[in-house]
Amino acid sequence: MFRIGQGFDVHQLVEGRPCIIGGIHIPFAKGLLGHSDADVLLHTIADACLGAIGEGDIGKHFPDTDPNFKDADSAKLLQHVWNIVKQKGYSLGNMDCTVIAQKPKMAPHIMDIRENIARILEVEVEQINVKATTTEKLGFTGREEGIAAQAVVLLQKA
Ligand SMILES: Nc1ccn([C@@H]2O[C@H](COP(=O)(O)O)[C@@H](O)[C@H]2O)c(=O)n1
Ligand SMILES: C[C@@]1(CO)OP(=O)(O)OP(=O)(O)OC[C@H]1O
Repeated sequence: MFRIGQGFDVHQLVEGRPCIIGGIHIPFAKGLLGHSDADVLLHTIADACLGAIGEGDIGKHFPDTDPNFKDADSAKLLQHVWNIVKQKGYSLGNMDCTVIAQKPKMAPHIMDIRENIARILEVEVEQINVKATTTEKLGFTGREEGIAAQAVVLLQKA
């Protein structure tokens, strides 16, 4: 049995915050703002996984009103989500993600990000694809006001 899920998330880019995408600290003058570490890519993947198993979204599991999740490490949030996926008997087929950012340049970090996601989910790096695109300077991403990310995951039950 197969289940598909998709995720989409946006975080604002501000000065004075670290830029953490896919669990990797990316050197950049601005960083992502959020209640947690604001890792837009790991949030998107968590949402896609929750969507695939019909378990709502990360706001339901980790409310941004809960002080326990203030400055939370999103890798830990994704690990928690992945445990729910595994408890339901699913494993990963593959996932495909897109980071939508005018800057920073993601290409030098893509392999580190793929390896980190594979480590969190305990899967092979070949099951994880991460892409990046600008929006050609258009819109909030183009103005470097924020970064968006999308993910599609395919889960399978043996
Ligand atoms: N933040 C980004 C955005 C894009 N890339 C890479 O550049 C290629 C071209 O981007 P376009 O938006 O002009 O299509 C894209 O395919 C990525 O490989 C990037 O590394 N970081
Ligand atoms: C992760 C949580 C919880 O700390 O906070 P944020 O970092 O603000 O992220 P968001 O994608 O807005 O929603 C999920 C939140 O509940």
